[in-house]
Amino acid sequence: MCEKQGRLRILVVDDEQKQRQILKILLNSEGYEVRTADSVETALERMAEKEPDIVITDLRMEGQDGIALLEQTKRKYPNCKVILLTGYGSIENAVEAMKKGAWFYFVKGKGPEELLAELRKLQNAYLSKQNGKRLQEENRNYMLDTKNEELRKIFRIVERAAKSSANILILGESGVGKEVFANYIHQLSRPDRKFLAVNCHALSDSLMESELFGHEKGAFTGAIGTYKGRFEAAEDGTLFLDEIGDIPRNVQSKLLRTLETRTIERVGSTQSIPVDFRLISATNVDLEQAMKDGDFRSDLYYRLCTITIVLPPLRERKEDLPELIRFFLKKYGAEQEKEMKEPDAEVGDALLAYNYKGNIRELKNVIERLVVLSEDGTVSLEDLPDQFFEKKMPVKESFGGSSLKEVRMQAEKELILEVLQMQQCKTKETAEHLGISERQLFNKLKEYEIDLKKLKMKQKEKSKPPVERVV
Ligand SMILES: Nc1ncnc2c1ncn2[C@@H]1O[C@H](COP(=O)(O)OP(=O)(O)OP(=O)(O)O)[C@@H](O)[C@H]1O
Repeated sequence: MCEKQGRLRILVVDDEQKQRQILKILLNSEGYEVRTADSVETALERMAEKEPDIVITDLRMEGQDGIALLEQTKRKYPNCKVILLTGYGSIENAVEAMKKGAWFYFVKGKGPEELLAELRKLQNAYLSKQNGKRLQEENRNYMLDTKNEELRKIFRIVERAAKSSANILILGESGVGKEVFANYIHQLSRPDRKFLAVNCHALSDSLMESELFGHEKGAFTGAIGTYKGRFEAAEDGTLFLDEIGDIPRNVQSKLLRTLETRTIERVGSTQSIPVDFRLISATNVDLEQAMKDGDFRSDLYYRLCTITIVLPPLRERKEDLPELIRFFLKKYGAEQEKEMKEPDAEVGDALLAYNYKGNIRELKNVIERLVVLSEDGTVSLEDLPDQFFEKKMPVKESFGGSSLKEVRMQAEKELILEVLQMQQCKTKETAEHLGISERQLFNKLKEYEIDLKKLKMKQKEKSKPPVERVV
């Protein structure tokens, strides 16, 4: 297979030069990678240089004929398909060749449509085999097996829903794997297309409309060129709208129209552009409450949730913890070239007993930390983060007179500041490290009045090289 383009590699074998050229031009114009040979001997040399996916050979040739090439190809390159070209007079021989393993025969002089249709079938079969492989590989990055009956049911629903283009709404706490799940659905339904994830929370209200629907040049100050929004960019693929609850009302109306008409209008234009996409949305906010509060349109909600799935938090599927722990140990062990051993009973118990408020994201971070700190492939209890050892202390001693809430807030603020500093104020990395979503982090920054800009400036100041002293 021509790897760059995912296109079939074809070898055309014919002792008539004109015939070879016609086929080469025709097949090239269809995008296949084509080489030619004028005899069986040359064909075998070409095949030894680079194995083709398909050999198209004339049946009757000077010297060795197409049947001889068929036999040798089947022996040496069993995956390679052979298509025979035959005249009306030798159809019987071609039928005989089919019995010997030829894929198909094509009668010379007929229009090329039949041959091209057969090649397209082979091309599609190849692509779906590739997609199957890709799906397997994708899934190796995630641990999607589950012993949890609730989640198994969800998988069964999703696998059926993936075959349609129904809108899917994924609910669940932060870190349960909503995006991972959305990607899985995409792989089941439109694997050869794009998967575009948009975090609505990360987009300001003013940017969101043009980000999703695009804009025309001059539509607003700063629109210096035409911009294709995410719906157009998805190009028949899957659009994953994360934190859908954060979409402002005006964009909600536009989104609803798009779902109803399957068209979009770029900002600054009234022209309707047809778009095809699968929509998967997700949120960890209570959309029903948002509807009651008037923050979310109910007609849009009912459009989004043709199929709704609620992913359980990790604490409600603890039966999956041992496999997930093994999975992440192996993953991070491989990344850091460490042969990780199973945790001993003490660490194992601690890992199983813990509550993982940040769900799989938190578990993943904890295991990564254990692997980083491990020196000989064993994971050690003392390397678990502090939250694993939170103990009830005598009230006075622990709180020094402050309320529990105040102490918790103070501790949380300090931790956030520490991690922000460690991650050079990068919010995505900080949130990952803390086992919360970026959105939750922003909420906490607001709550604790942490000024990210000021913090960044301070860090910049600190990292400036010291002024050289001229003595
Ligand atoms: N089944 C899984 N196997 C391996 N890793 C997973 C799995 N599920 C989630 N993760 C990892 O956990 C992290 C959180 O997953 P994801 O972003 O899908 O969660 P989410 O529910 O969309 O979170 P949020 O609501 O905060 O956006 C990611 O780093 C992801 O790779």
